[in-house]
Amino acid sequence: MDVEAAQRAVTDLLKALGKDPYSAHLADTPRRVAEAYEEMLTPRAFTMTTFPNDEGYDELVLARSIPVQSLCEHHMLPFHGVAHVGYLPGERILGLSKLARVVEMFARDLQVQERLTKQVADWLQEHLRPLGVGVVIEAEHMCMALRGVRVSGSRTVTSALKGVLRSDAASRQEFFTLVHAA
Ligand SMILES: Nc1nc2c(ncn2[C@@H]2O[C@H](COP(=O)(O)OP(=O)(O)OP(=O)(O)O)[C@@H](O)[C@H]2O)c(=O)[nH]1
Ligand SMILES: [Zn+2]
Repeated sequence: MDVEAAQRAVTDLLKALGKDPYSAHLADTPRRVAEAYEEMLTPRAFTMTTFPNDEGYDELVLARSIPVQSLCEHHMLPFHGVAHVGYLPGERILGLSKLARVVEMFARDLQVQERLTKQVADWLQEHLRPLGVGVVIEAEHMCMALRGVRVSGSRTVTSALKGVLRSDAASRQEFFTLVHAA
């Protein structure tokens, strides 16, 4: 990422918007905006720690209400909400914090909610090889709230299911029941 080029572009954007980027109040704004985008678009590296499932745990593991912050790729405005990420273990179980880290890894990008949801599910299926994966994301999009249609408070819900959670009706039902449990 070229932060200096982004900074120059923000200066040009401010000018194009009829603002004076050299005024005392806006002098540091191009740098701040460029750094903010760099931060919001840079995922943190992490190690995917797994453990052998020696006890043969064979029920769902679900991390509910993981905060999600991302940027929509159409307007570069935030969308934010929560992700519920679960899996049915196979031979290995995953360090719990890693479910949130996987969400962050894909959220720190220009995104659409559908792709983000699917990327989290696909990544877990590929790297953990569990019997099934379920991901639900509920998010409010600022591009719908602050501009355009100006609908605030509406949350978009997306889901992605893999393996048994997709193919077996009872497992699928159990996943959604756990997601919605109070
Ligand atoms: N499917 C999907 N659409 C999104 C997401 N985030 C934003 N959008 C939509 O992307 C669409 C872009 O549509 P356009 O008609 O090109 O853009 P626009 O004129 O700014 O649209 P309005 O928001 O209706 O004013 C809008 O309907 C947005 O609500 C997302 O995560 N998934
Ligand atoms: Zn948008």
